[in-house]
Amino acid sequence: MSAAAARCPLFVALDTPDLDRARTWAQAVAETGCGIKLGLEFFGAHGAAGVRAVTGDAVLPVFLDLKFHDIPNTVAGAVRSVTPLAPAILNVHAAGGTAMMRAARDAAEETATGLGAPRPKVIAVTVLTSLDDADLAATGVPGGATDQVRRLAALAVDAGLDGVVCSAREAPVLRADLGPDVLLVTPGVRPTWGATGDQKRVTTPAEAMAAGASSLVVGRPITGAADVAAAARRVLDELVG
Ligand SMILES: O=c1ccn([C@@H]2O[C@H](COP(=O)(O)O)[C@@H](O)[C@H]2O)c(=O)[nH]1
Repeated sequence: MSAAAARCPLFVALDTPDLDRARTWAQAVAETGCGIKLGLEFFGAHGAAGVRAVTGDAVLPVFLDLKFHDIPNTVAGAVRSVTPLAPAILNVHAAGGTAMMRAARDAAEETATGLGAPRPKVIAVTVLTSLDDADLAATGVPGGATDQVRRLAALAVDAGLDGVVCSAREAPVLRADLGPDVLLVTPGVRPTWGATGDQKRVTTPAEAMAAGASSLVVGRPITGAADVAAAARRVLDELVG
């Protein structure tokens, strides 16, 4: 069975302010059976209507990557506002703290229940994959990325979240800490033919899968290709090293 025929572990990041381009990319991704990730660039330009326009009637798993980071009341309200968009996954920043993460999860649960819909998985960003140990130290966090990711991931799970966003470099230690069921969603994935760009804690697709990632996020290496569906399939073909 091909990777795409099983549950596809890939979310393609559609980072563009252009609605038509996002729709074209989403159609290409839909051909592969994988999911899409819509983030701040797209949502800032088109909001909830844009999410609906891109997904249409397609059964396309959506990771809504808005990285909410505010006080609990505000984050709960934001989660209530986006849960009707039926994302498979939405996220907050773990650095917002336990009460905020609990508020996010409760808001997703209550809103989805009220709609008679499945609850979106709620996960927490630990340490952005664009940061390395030196960047963290400059923000006043000593001890390096792995320690900080472990600390924040444990908080997220204690708060009742479904998982975290991390680099696949931290996946083995998080699997050991938190077990097999926690979702580990990993951006910072680069096939050998993709430019690293601003990502610092990077793995290849095969390394991410072998490390225990649940889902991989890949953007520019796929959306920068002339044939987006072919590039997504190329990444899928590389999941097994
Ligand atoms: O730690 C994080 C959290 C989120 N992202 C997002 O993932 C994609 C990665 O895109 P690439 O083009 O493959 O670099 C992007 O939308 C980020 O906002 C992340 O990279 N790291």
